[in-house]
Amino acid sequence: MTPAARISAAITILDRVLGGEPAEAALIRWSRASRYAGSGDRAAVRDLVFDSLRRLRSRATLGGAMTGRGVLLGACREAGRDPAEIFSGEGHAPAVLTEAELALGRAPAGAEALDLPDWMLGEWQASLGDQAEAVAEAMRTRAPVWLRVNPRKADPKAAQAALAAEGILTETSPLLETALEVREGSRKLANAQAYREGLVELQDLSPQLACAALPLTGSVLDFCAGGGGKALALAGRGAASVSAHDIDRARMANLPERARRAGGTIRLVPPGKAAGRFDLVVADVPCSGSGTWRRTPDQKWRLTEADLERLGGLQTQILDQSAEVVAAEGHLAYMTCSVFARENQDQVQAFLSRNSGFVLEKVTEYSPLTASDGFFCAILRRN
Ligand SMILES: C[S@@+](CC[C@H](N)C(=O)[O-])C[C@H]1O[C@@H](n2cnc3c(N)ncnc32)[C@H](O)[C@@H]1O
Repeated sequence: MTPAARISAAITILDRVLGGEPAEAALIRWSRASRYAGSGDRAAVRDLVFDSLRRLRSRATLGGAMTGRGVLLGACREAGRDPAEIFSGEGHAPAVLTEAELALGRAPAGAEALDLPDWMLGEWQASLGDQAEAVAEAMRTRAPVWLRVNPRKADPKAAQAALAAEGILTETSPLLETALEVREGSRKLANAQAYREGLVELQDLSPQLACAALPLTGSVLDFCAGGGGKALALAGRGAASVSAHDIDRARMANLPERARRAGGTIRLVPPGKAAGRFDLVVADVPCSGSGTWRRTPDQKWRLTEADLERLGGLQTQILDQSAEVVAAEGHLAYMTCSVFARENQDQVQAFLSRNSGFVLEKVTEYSPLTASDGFFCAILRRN
């Protein structure tokens, strides 16, 4: 595919996303219908789509329309490129821009320039204070890829060497020696032996740091286990016993196999059947995902105020349910991948005011400016 043909494909996919289709689904649909596209083309189209979604609003403003063509025209203008080179109508290039299209567009301002919806700007600023602009700017760029070394399978140096032998170059985080940032070859990861054999897992730096800081004194319950990222990290740290629970059993379907590959075992607890007492309960609750929007930028544009309200109710309910199975002197770790205070500090304060049997031991806010994804972890202790 020529560069202009890749842009045509990105325009088609963006129009589908703007019509309500999730970005991953729209990309897969395009891929299946485009057998002529090689792996380099697919990767390039994916990058164009995700890059456009991270800067959707500012580029649509510059390009004069919230459409695939408008956003890609905005991207040309942002980069100082002559749009006529791309919108040439030749071969599979996008059709020539009309006079009407060329007449539209202006410089973005305020929430447009930060690539945030208007309704969210106040919430964003109140939550992030003097870092609001810098974090919004970070969300407009591509996220790094992080790996967690599984100490049950390899030490960091051995894992790095195994990855390097397959063309994947990594660097160790100065904050955590088992966290590796992929500097080259990330697209080779899915098929790499080191990954398939469980030497490393994909996990962002921020949740890795959060899991590494949790007190491990005995049994662990991951109350909202999902795919098991936190449960696996804690099993990797050598937790005596790890149980995983989720309201949606299907989400944990691959967890036994992932645990086996990682050299450990995780006990699955059926939905709604978490019982007994655990020394550490992790509540990694459903949230806006606002800390991870550079990875899932379409979610930023889908989130509504009503969603935040609904999520708040769920977070409150899960906090209360998971607190019930914390042992005396045990810990409850409340986690989100959100940067919004109402999903983080506000939830913890409200929980403490409802539950006098718990005290707050530690709160850590991980920021894309100092770690990687925006992430929140509060460690509470039962008296
Ligand atoms: C943020 S995700 C968890 C991600 C996971 N911990 C990981 O690291 O891969 C939140 C999970 O909470 C689950 N969930 C939603 N409501 C729940 C509830 N009432 N009780 C337990 N789990 C719930 C969802 O099914 C989802 O898998």
